[in-house]
Amino acid sequence: MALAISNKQSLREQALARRDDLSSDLLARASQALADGLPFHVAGKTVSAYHAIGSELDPGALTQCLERQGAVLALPVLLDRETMVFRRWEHSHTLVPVGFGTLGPDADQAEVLPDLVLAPLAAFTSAGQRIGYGKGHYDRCLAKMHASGHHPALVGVAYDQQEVPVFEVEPHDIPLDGVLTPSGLRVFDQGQDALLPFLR
Ligand SMILES: Nc1nc2c(c(=O)[nH]1)N(C=O)[C@@H](CNc1ccc(C(=O)N[C@@H](CCC(=O)O)C(=O)O)cc1)CN2
Ligand SMILES: Nc1ncnc2c1ncn2[C@@H]1O[C@H](COP(=O)(O)OP(=O)(O)OP(=O)(O)O)[C@@H](O)[C@H]1O
Repeated sequence: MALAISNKQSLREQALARRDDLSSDLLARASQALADGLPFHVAGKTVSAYHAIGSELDPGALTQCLERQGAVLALPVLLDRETMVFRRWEHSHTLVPVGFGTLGPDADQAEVLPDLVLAPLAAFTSAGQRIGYGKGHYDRCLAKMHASGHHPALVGVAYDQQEVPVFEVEPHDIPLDGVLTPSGLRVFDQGQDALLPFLR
């Protein structure tokens, strides 16, 4: 087990280093490519995204398109060091600091349960494993939703350069249904049913 965890940590570090090395020109083109490829059909659905930090792939152009399609958008906020929830958000809203260096909607905005979660990540694998920043925010939040009977579709958003080799799964790791990169949407075996309602 110790071996698996240190392996995960080194995969995280390697993928984040590769991400930080991408040029700002590539970052901007990748962000636009997500919107141009738009694989989702989300009218009337609640879709959570994220406000990009550092070298993360910026989903802003994509979420603009989703909002125009009629999606209800949401962003994550941290209520404490472990508890993440999603609040309603529109592009016209201003954002405030919501923990861990991220920006999100203020407490006046309603808490919502997304139907589709577009998740940032440090690394992903061809089996749909996701490595985040190592705080367990997404894993814990999704586990809580699952326990309450809500099962949103989970799609990672990443550069192709963030793919790493398959690693040993930990019991709390929640697999991705798909990953959206500038090359398009990859649907994993376990995600075919969950993603069907969102595919064009
Ligand atoms: N944009 C974004 N929003 C998000 C997340 C995320 O990964 N990205 N989260 C995911 O759970 C939650 C916030 N949790 C976080 C946990 C750790 C770090 C973190 O370690 N940040 C790095 C700096 C990253 C950078 O600037 O490249 C750090 O503090 O060293 C960030 C967010 C919810 N909102
Ligand atoms: N459902 C959960 N309940 C309690 N603790 C959890 C849960 N999920 C993850 N954790 C804890 O959070 C910490 C970080 O987990 P992990 O390394 O899997 O995060 P991660 O893959 O980087 O994902 P995330 O983006 O969710 O932070 C670990 O100590 C793990 O035990």
